[in-house]
Amino acid sequence: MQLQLEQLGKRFIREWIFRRLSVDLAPGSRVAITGPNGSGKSTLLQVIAGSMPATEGSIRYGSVQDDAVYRHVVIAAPYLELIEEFTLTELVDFHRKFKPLKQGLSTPDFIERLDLTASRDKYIRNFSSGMKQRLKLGLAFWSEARLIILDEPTSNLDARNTDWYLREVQQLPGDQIILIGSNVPSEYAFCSQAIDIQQYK
Ligand SMILES: Nc1ncnc2c1ncn2[C@@H]1O[C@H](COP(=O)(O)OP(=O)(O)OP(=O)(O)O)[C@@H](O)[C@H]1O
Repeated sequence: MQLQLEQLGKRFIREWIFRRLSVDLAPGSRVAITGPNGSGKSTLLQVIAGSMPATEGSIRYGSVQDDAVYRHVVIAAPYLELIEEFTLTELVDFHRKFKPLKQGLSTPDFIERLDLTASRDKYIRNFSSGMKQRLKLGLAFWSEARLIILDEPTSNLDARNTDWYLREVQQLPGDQIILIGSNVPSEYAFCSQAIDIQQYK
């Protein structure tokens, strides 16, 4: 999928968070979205994910129609809540109704890959913050999607899980676009492109 942002802008009340952002990303692009705290990285990622409207400009997702974007885009971010009332198995089953997993992975196989089999019947509300983050990243890595958006991917992860993230993210198929919102250089060191949000004020 080709991702084209054209003259994209987002304003909250009277404050422009970014403006005149135009970029054309080919399939396989690995792009870091950088900038200090409060500069607008998460806002841009949510606009691209379709969960927040742009104020001006347009986004094209290749040949994907606007009403089908949600099936081709997956986002993992600390501020997006998992459904706490579900067990892990129920949550993965629910997720698969909207976004199939890669290679037809079954729910138990997905949970096994995440090394969470012992917690398959545990309620999400009882997961630790690191377990929740690992689950969000797993859903992003192993869902059928053409665009993967990861905001602050290693938040709440310990050293072992950070290594796991770095291994998995670099093994993602070459035709997926990956966008990483971060101000931790090690999270996006493998990216070949960067968008510095401060250039678009
Ligand atoms: N719903 C909203 N209404 C008003 N202002 C908002 C809203 N959401 C975000 N903002 C403002 O937009 C600006 C950018 O916030 P954003 O969360 O996108 O920054 P960020 O670069 O991701 O920051 P951080 O690195 O701290 O996560 C901030 O000034 C924030 O207060």
